Amino acid sequence: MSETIPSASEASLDAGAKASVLIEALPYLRRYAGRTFVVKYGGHAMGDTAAASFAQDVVLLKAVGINPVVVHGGGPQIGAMLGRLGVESRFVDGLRVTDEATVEIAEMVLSGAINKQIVAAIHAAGGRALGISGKDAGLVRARKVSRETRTPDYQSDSAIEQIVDLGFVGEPETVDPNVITMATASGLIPVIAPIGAGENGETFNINADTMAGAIAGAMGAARLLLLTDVAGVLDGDGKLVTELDEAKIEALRSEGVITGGMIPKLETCLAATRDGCEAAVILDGRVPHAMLLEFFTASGAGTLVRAAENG
Ligand SMILES: Nc1ncnc2c1ncn2[C@@H]1O[C@H](COP(=O)(O)OP(=O)(O)O)[C@@H](O)[C@H]1O
Ligand SMILES: CC(=O)N[C@@H](CCC(=O)OP(=O)(O)O)C(=O)O
Repeated sequence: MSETIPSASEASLDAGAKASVLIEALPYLRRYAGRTFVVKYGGHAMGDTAAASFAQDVVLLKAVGINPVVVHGGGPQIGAMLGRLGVESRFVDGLRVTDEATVEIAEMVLSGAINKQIVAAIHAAGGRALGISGKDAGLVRARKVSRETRTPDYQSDSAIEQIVDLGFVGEPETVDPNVITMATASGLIPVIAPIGAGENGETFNINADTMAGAIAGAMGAARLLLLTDVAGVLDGDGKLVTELDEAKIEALRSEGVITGGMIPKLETCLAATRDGCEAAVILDGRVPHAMLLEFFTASGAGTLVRAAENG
């Protein structure tokens, strides 16, 4: 039994290592105290253990004086429910084509199930969360989105452009962050489902990255964090790209290296940094305590995106 008890020198090394981790965190704690971090928690990064570690990180950020604002996704979970109900679904450039039945199910899954699971996980980690959607207190007014697609026309060697009607897919038109600042000032952690109301009260399904970016931009957040299921943006050889700006993103996109859900993710990062968010980071939400490693260590993690003019 005695072998399992660490010797005095091992114990002090362990304590020393812990102390140096905290000391390494000190400049970041000072830099970010009182600032807003918008954290987008993607559906692919949600598992039971991941949810518990995510919630602990969020509660820790709040405890050290940072204001975390959680915006969550739930794409795979919406897909599973649509499958159970026999409703077919398809994506155009990472956006789900959303008819009337789909928007009803999306709201049910996002605002009803996932939002409350995250609130419960934060409570279990010792925090207090307020679960809302973009509809609440006029947080996000949405407008309809449409997309142009280009299909190669092999006969004329050019491309055919088509406007695709995505149905009830929206994008934030206005953001009124009042409800967020009120919640934050009362010690609550806002947890936001990516659903918004149109000007006539219709419900819009909003890509969660886009929603998080609009909120981060409107609030002038110190960071927008997009937690997903890859290490960050990967180049053509599958290697992690640690920093990106608009020109580099355009180059990777035209090479066909950035596809699917990564397209709205990077568009969001750029839009948020143009609107006033200092920087955005795409990182692997499956790694335990990914957020803490990103914020409180010198090495960081994932891909950092800044608008070119910010350097
Ligand atoms: N260049 C790229 N680097 C990394 N991931 C990419 C890239 N291009 C496309 N992707 C895809 O984007 C996915 C992340 O977007 P998405 O599935 O929408 O995640 P989430 O549900 O977390 O928002 C990755 O799992 C990957 O399949
Ligand atoms: C318009 C649109 O595509 N909305 C998304 C909303 C959820 C989401 O974005 O979830 P993830 O972040 O987990 O992908 C959807 O219906 O899947």
